[in-house]
Amino acid sequence: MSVRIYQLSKEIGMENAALIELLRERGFEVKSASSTVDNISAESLREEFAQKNAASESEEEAAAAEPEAEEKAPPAPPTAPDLSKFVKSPEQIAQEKEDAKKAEEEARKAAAAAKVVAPPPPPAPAAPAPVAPPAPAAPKPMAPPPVAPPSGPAKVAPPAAKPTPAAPAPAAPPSVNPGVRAAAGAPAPAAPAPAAPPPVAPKPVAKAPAAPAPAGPPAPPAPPAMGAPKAPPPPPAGPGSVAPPAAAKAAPASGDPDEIKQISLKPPIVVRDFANELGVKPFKLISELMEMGIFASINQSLEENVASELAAKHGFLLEIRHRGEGNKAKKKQQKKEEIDETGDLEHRPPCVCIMGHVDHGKTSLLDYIRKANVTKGEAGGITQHIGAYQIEHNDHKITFLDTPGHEAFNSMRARGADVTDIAILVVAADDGFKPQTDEALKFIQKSGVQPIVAINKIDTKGANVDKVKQQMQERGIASEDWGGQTICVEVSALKGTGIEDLLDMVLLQAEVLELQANPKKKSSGVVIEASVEVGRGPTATVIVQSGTLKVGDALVCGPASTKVKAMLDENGKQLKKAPPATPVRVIGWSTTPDCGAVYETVKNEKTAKSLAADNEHQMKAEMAAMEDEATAGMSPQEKLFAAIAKTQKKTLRLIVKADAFGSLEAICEALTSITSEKVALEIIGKGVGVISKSDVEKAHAGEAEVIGFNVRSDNGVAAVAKNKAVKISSYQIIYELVDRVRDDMIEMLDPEYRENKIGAAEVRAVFPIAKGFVAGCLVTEGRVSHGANARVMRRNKVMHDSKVQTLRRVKDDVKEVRAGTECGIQIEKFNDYKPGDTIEIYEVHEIRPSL
Ligand SMILES: Nc1nc2c(ncn2[C@@H]2O[C@H](COP(=O)(O)OP(=O)(O)OP(=O)(O)O)[C@@H](O)[C@H]2O)c(=O)[nH]1
Repeated sequence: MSVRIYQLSKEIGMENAALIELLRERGFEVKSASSTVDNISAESLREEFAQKNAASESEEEAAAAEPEAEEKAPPAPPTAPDLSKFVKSPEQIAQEKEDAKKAEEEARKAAAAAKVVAPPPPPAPAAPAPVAPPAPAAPKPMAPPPVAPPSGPAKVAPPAAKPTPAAPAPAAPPSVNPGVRAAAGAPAPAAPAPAAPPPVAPKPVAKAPAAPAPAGPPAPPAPPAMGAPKAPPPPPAGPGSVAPPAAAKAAPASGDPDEIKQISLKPPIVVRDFANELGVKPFKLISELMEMGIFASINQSLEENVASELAAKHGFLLEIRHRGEGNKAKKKQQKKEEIDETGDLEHRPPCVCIMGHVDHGKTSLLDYIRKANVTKGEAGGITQHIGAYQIEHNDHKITFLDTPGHEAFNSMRARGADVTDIAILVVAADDGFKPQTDEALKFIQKSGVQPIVAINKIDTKGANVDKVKQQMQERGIASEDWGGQTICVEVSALKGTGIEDLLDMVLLQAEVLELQANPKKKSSGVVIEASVEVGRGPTATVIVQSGTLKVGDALVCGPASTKVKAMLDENGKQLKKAPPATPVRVIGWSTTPDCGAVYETVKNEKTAKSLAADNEHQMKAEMAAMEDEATAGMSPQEKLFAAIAKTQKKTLRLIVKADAFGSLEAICEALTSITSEKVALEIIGKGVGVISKSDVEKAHAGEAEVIGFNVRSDNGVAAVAKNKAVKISSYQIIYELVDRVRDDMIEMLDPEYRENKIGAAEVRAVFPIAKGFVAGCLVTEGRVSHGANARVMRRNKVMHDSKVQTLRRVKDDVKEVRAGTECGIQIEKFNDYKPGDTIEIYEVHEIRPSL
C-alpha cells in the first residue's frame, strides 16, 4: 500500500512542495505530488507532524501573519499578488528547504518545537528583483533591472498549460504540477543583473520554459522549469488583427497631428464598398489601384495587404476581421475582463474533455465516470446526451465534455479542446498510440492544454503499460515516473480501476490552473451541441464560460436568438441559473445555433432578435461575396469553360439531414473530403431535423438524393419520395454513410475494363481453305482458346482485333491449345495472315471504376 503525496500533504497540513522537499531530503525518490510513499513512512510522517503541529500551534499563528507582511513589502505590480497555495517565491522555497532540514534535525533530536508548515517570512532578498522593469522606451544605459529571477509573489504558469495572462512573471510553481516540479529542488535563482540594457524590448513570455536573457552576460543556467525573464511591457502595438502597412502603423506612434481613423472590414474587401468606407469615389480608387499596377473592376475584391496600403494612404488604419476572429477577439476580451475584475472572480469547475483513438475506451470512461456519479447523486436521474455533464468528486465539480471520438468528428474534437481546460488523452494499453491518438495530442498541444494521459484497458491480457510510456517518451510527453512531466494514470474503464485517481489528478491540475470566472456579470459561453427536437424546436447545449446564465436572459448566437424560457441539465432537471462552467441545454432558439459559436447575453429579446438578423444578413452577404470571388479574375471565356466543365462532370447531388449540428458538420466535412476527378459531389441542402416533404421536393428539383443521419422521415415522406423517384437513405454510423456515398459516386461512372493476356501464337505458315485462309501456328506462350479475344500483330502493329473463330489440332476442332503445340487458327473476319505474325490471345475483365 502506498499513499500519494498530495493526499499525505493534506492530511498533515503541509504544502505539497514542502513535503516533496522534505521527503527528498530524507532520501525518498519522489518526483511530484502524484508520486507515492509507502504506508509505513506515511504513518511515521503523520505521527511526526501531529506532534509538531501540536507543539507549534501558537508559533504558526504568528508565522501565518508574517507572510502577509512580506507580501506587502516588495513593490508588487497591481495585478500580481494572487498567491495560490501552490505558489511560492524562490525565497520561500529556499526558506522551506532550510526549514525542512531544520525540522528533520529537530525531529531526530526529538525536539518538540519545529516549524515546517508555515515558514517564517523570508529575509529580504539579497539581490532583490523588482518585478516591474522600467518601460522599454527609456531604458537606463547602465543598470537595467535584473530580469532573470522572479521574486516576490509570482503566479503559476504551468508549462503547456493555458498561460495566465495576468501572471506578472511566469515562474515554475514548486507545486504538484509535474511540469514545474524541478523548481522546487532548484537553487534559489540569483541571476546577476545583465550589464547592458536589452536593446529591444523582449517579447513578454507567457509560458515556461525559460527564455534567455535578452542581452548582457549569459544568464546562469536556469532551472528547467523556471519562468522566463520578466519582460518589460511590449511596445505599443496595433490592435489585435489589424494588418496595417508600416506607414499606418508608424503614424499613430509618431504623433502625427492628423487623426488616424480606424475602419474595420470583413473580407472580401470589394472595391465599391471599400471606396465608400474610405469616402472616395470608386473610380478614384480604381485609378489609384492602376497606379499600383493593379487592374481591378468595381466589383472585384482586393488583397488584404493592398487594401491596408490604400487605407493608410487615405489616413485610415484598416482592421481586417476574418470570420470567427470576432469570437476569438471577444473571447480574448472576455478573458481580459475576467482578469480586470478580480474582485468578483470566483473559482470555477474545470472543463475536461476526453480524447483518443477509436475504441480505446473514451465512451466507456465517460460512461463509468457518469454512472458512478449518477448512482452517487440524486436517485433516479435519467441521463441524456447533451454533449456535456457535470459530476462531483471530493466535493468539487468537474464538467466533462462528451465529445465523440470517430475520425469524422475532428472538427468537434478541435472545439472540444477549445473550451477545454484539461484534456484526458486515452490510450489503450493493449494498442498503444494510434493515428487518432497523435492527432488528438496535436489538438491538445495546439490549444495549450497539458494532457493527462489515461492508459486504459490495463485489465486486458495484451496490456503493455511500459510500451505506452515508451511511446509517450518518444512524443515528448514522458510520464512522471519516466522522468517526464505528464501526469499518467493507469485505468480500466471497464472495471473502474484507477478512475478515482484520475479524477484526483483532474482536480489537482484544476487547482494548479486556478480556474476562475466572474459569476456576477452577463453570461456568455459556447455552443457545444445543437439540434432540433420534436416538440421543442431548436435547442442548444451551451457551456457557460462567464457570468451566470438565467432563465429570462436574452441571448444572441450568430443568426440565432432566444429568450431563455427553460434550461435543462443532463438529467433533464430544470435549472433557473447556470454559473460558469455549467453545461445546460437551452430550449427555444429562433433557429439552431452553430456548434462552437459564442453566445452573448444582451439587453432584451428585441435586441437579441435584431442582432441575430444583422448577423444573418452579414453571413449571407459573405457567402455571396465568396461565390463571386471564386470566379473573380476569370475572363468571360474562362467562366464559360468552367461552367461547361462543371456541367460535363458527373455530379452526385445530396441533401443531408442530421440529428445535430455537430454531426451534420462532421458528415459534410467527411463527404466533401471525397475527391474525384471524375465525379463531383455537391451538397445542395443540409439541415438539422427530420427529413421533410420539402427536402424531397428540393431533392427532386435538384436531382439529388436525401441522406439522413440519425433522423427519421416525416409522415408521408416515403410516399412522396417514391412518387418522385427520390432516393432517401438513412444511417446511424457515419463511416457507413460516407462509404455508401462513395459507392453511389462510383456507380455514376462508366465501367472500366482491364485486359489480361492469356497466350500468344506465332504464324508459321498460311494455308488456303475453301473459305479463305487458315494460319498454321505454334503456341509460344500460355494458351489459345476457341472464342477468345485475338489480336493479329505485325511488327508491333495491330492488324486486326477480333476472336478465335476456329481452332484445330491436325484436323480436329479443339477448345484449347497449350504452349509448345502446333495448331490451326482462323480469326473472325480476317484472312491476311503472314508468316511471322503474332496472334495475341487475351481476356477482358470489367473492373470497378475508381473515383
Ligand atoms: N477490457 C477492457 N475493455 C474496455 C475498457 N474500456 C473500454 N473497453 C472496451 O473497448 C471497446 C471500445 O470502447 P469505447 O468506450 O466504445 O471506445 P471509444 O474510444 O469511445 O470508441 P469510439 O467512440 O468509437 O471512438 C468496448 O467494447 C469497451 O467495452 C477497459 O478498460 N477494459
